Amino acid sequence: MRILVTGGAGFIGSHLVDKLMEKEKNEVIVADNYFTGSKDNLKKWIGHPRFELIRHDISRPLFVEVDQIYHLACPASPIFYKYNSVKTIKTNVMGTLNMLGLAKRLRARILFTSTSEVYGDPLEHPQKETYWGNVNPIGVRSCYDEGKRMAETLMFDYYRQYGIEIRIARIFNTYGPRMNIDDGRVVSNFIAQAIRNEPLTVQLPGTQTRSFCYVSDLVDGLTQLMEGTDTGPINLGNPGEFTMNELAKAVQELINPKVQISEVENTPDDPRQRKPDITKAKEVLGWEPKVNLHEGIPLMEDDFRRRLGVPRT
Ligand SMILES: NC(=O)c1ccc[n+]([C@@H]2O[C@H](COP(=O)([O-])OP(=O)(O)OC[C@H]3O[C@@H](n4cnc5c(N)ncnc54)[C@H](O)[C@@H]3O)[C@@H](O)[C@H]2O)c1
Ligand SMILES: O=c1ccn([C@@H]2O[C@H](COP(=O)(O)OP(=O)(O)O[C@H]3OC[C@@H](O)[C@H](O)[C@H]3O)[C@@H](O)[C@H]2O)c(=O)[nH]1
Repeated sequence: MRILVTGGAGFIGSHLVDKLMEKEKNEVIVADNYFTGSKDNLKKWIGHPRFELIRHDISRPLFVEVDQIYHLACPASPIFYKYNSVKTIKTNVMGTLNMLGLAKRLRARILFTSTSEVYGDPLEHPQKETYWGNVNPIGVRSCYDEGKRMAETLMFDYYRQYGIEIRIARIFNTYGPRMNIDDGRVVSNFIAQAIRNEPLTVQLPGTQTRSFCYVSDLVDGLTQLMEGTDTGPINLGNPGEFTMNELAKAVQELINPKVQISEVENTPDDPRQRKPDITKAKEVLGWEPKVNLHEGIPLMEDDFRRRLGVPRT
């Protein structure tokens, strides 16, 4: 099986590559433009005979011969996806069209990593796959959430019109080793701040919630979805729901009891609540997460301490 992973130099992509490379019969090709990813995340595979790394921007066509495509390429942190919003749209729309074109030519199965952000600021809680969402189409997050919604539409149109084998995962907030230290997402921010003994920046009101999934659980869900028979969309996430105040307290308790917590301004359109209903993933894939937040944070702390050069005292 030859497998293409777009965005494979990023956080989730590199963990997925590790899992795919474990199988002796797999060959893996990564296409990435290194916008938020890094070769460092893949250094153990560079030079391996079953592995190939291509610098490529997926908003342009790609010609390779593969059996399966995991299509992850897209900046995921709000800071980075807003930084060049037009580019984010091109990555989601033109990039997904290019990958679907490739899948069509090769009759390859393609899995797209969509997001819980397609539910916007949800009025239904927890969110089921049948919920159509509450999204601002002209807001500063739209390049990402509307971009992902359009990409889902493209996936289903290629499925209906050309019979392409599609899989769609709606991923909820995922965390773990290899997140960029200055990625801007909340778990990586709080862990880096706690290690550096800088105040944890809780964005107001602090009562907004998220549900955090450890990366190894998520990657298991992605491969199970790819190998299963259901097109999705399927929610992949951990239903354990926390306010940002609770998350800050957990990081304080687990990493640095002396660290301060400060309240800072939020950004527009921040969803107020988010929690996956994973009934479908349980029924269809037999998947559910195993690692809870209190187990996952210390695993991520080890990696951050190593990269920041601050050992435990
Ligand atoms: N981590 C999460 O919580 C989360 C939640 C929902 C969905 N997702 C989705 O999962 C995927 C991976 O997320 P992540 O957290 O690993 O993010 P990440 O930013 O670490 O990885 C994204 C990768 O895509 C690459 N990339 C971006 N634009 C590209 C382009 N035009 N051409 C080629 N490569 C490009 C980046 O360089 C990076 O390596 C994304 O599609 C994201 O939207 C992630
Ligand atoms: O330092 C911070 C950063 C963020 N936050 C808050 O933490 C919450 C989560 O913010 P993040 O930036 O980590 O992520 P978001 O949930 O907003 O978006 C994420 O959703 C799912 C994926 O598609 C993406 O990984 C990302 O877009 C927000 O309410 C935000 O206001 C803080 O309180 N402090």
